[in-house]
Amino acid sequence: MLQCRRLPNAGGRGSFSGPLGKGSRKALREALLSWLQKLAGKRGRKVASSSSSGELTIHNIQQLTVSPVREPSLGNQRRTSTRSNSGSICSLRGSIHSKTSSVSKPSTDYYAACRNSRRSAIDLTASHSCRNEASLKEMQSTTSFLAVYSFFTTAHRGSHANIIKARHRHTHERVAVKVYNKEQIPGILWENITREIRILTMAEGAEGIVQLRNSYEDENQAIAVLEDCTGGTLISRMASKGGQLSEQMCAQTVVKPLLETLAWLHSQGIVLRDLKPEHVMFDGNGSLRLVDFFSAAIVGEDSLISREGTLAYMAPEMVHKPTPEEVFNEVIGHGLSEADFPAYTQKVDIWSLGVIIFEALTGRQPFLAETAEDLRDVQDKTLASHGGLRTSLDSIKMREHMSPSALDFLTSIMRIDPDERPSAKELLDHAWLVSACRASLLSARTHESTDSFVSAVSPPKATHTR
Ligand SMILES: Nc1ncnc2c1ncn2[C@@H]1O[C@H](COP(=O)(O)OP(=O)(O)OP(=O)(O)O)[C@@H](O)[C@H]1O
Repeated sequence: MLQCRRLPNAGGRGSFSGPLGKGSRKALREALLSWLQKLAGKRGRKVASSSSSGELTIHNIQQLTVSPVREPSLGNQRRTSTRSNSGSICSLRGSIHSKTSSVSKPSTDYYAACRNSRRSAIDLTASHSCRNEASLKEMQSTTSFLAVYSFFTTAHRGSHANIIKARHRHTHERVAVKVYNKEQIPGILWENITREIRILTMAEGAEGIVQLRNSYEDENQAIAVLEDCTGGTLISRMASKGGQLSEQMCAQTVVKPLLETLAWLHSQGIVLRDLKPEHVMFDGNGSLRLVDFFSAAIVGEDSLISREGTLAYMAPEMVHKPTPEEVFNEVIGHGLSEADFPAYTQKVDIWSLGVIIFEALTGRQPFLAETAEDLRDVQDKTLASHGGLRTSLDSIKMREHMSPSALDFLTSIMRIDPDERPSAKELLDHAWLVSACRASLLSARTHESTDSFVSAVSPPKATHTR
């Protein structure tokens, strides 16, 4: 039984200490420790510690109640454990408040920590790939990373990670290194790093997905060494073509490979949840590469109930979803389960794809709003108005430039009801895509790549290797 008792504490702060009880409570203790430490967030404050005798001490927490709940009898045994998605045998009740706002967010990390005893990115990488297992044996820490790569140049400072260009000391291969500084990432998002590395490992050899060369991890950083996508992002490609792409080029170099990649990801149960032009990149040959799986989810393992992604590309059914913190609060506040929340599906990626195609063809984003509430209004008004997307195209004077077939393709995607949106696989057979790709290939043969976007002249890629 997990017991907590309040200790007197200077400064009026709450502090709890107590034995974890007999037997094997190690996993629970470690999970709680890990979770609580991550709640301390950026400032490195220690919130919990564990002695060798198994005593757990929680510092700086004003109010914490951990109460055991009896599980239906398991023969003659009764045991306490943690709540997991698959069933509750112990519940965490009450609220956890901290003096500082940075640790005030309860976190779905709790679920993950208790469910998995969190596997590190390295563990996951090693278990999914012999290639990486071999590499990781010789270079597991960030120190060994520095021994292998050099010539670092910052390429992008993102919200979760920095992208650094580097060069392998021996092979001289140029790589893009994604460096997560864990101290700058709220604990609630640490699971995302592990998941991203895992998806990239699963996608080894898959067309259309940036290739993971290796990964490293220590307590402060996680590092993913990636293939360098020297062809830039879709944004830069559009800019180099005057802000928008021709239908043929868009179909052949963006839509077709993107749909093939999405079809494969979806067949693997992976939902991107943050598909946008900044995450659509190209390699040196002009072949499309998706980057950034930080917000991705795996169907069956992750719940598809919270809001993720970027507003302008967010599907209508995603817009009003609660944040992960709100989900957690609802669950503990109302005795709910995550299964009580309506889930969205992989169709959220199809919507984002539609927005990307609209933008690539017109140079404009169709649904712009400052807040989630406004966005939903904009989506409704745009699509409910007579002619739907046609009206939007009229308003930006683009309608005469778009073929009826392309408009039909887009209209089939931009549906408020996700069930009405076709799957990626179905969209691959759409007449617009088929004929635009054919025309693109024909014109490439006759004009020797006048519309040079390298892969526009390449034969269609083979489908995914797995
Ligand atoms: N493999 C790569 N090769 C070259 N550039 C890359 C690569 N991966 C990412 N980048 C560049 O870094 C940018 C951000 O990458 P990514 O989205 O993975 O990081 P992030 O920390 O999530 O950033 P953000 O918060 O801006 O989305 C990309 O838009 C691209 O410009």
